[in-house]
Amino acid sequence: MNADERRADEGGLAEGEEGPGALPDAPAEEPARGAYHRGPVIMRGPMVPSTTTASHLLSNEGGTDWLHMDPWRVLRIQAEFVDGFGALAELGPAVAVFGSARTPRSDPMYHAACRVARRIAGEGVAVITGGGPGIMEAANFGASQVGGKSVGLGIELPAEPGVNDYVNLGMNFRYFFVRKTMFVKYSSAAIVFPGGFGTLDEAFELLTLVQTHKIARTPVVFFGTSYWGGLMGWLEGEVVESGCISPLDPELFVVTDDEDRAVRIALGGIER
Ligand SMILES: C/C(=C\CNc1ncnc2c1ncn2[C@@H]1O[C@H](COP(=O)(O)O)[C@@H](O)[C@H]1O)CO
Repeated sequence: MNADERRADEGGLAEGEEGPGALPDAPAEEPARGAYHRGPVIMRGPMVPSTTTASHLLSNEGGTDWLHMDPWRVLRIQAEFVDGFGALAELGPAVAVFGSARTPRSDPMYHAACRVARRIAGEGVAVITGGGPGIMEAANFGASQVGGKSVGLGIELPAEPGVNDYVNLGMNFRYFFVRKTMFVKYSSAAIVFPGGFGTLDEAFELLTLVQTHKIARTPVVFFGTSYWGGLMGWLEGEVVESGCISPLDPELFVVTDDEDRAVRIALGGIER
């Protein structure tokens, strides 16, 4: 092995070959300044973008289609949950009162809802309604009369003015399902006065969640035997007989005309 071969064998360079020793010890030019970082990514020279994500955010140009796209909606939904939890987290024990938005002030059910809510609020328990007119207004009125917590979880609807005047803690929701989560999460019981689709939806949401063990057993009182009798008869007859539900668990809900009983059952599970 000659000297050249020995140097190459030892990792050295053969004659004529350029090695590290031939490289400059410092770059010929100043390094490109102003590396741009986007998260963990570093960009330099030609890779530096001419705009930043913040400039997109701050620009008022371009279309507004993104406002109506699902990713944006998801953020809005998230914000609504955050606001709802923030508004209600420290409310304390509460009973939901559901019922028709159309019940006039002259209706005996309006008066019953008012009295029931007054008694619940008088016990230091908040009354939560949908914040609208009819039975909701009656319950908020009753709760506010005794200086109690009168909560209205309103829903943005065309031509609806927002929560009624007797709400002292209110929030207007854009999404029914977010609002329904708040009813379920923050109510220890529900009293359901006569109502239509909205009332049925709220009552059956609660019953479905109890039946599927998604929430603890929650007292549900249907107020008004004559109004609810037909529905209960159908459930116990056609629906049970067809096997779509098991025979009604008598503990799932109570149907009554007795205000004392409704209040007692609603407050029954609340530790005060
Ligand atoms: C239709 C009318 C008013 C609608 N305004 C409402 N405001 C707040 N909450 C409402 C409203 N309408 C329905 N709800 C919710 O559903 C339940 C009542 O619905 P129903 O179909 O009338 O039974 C109620 O508990 C609310 O949570 C007329 O002015």
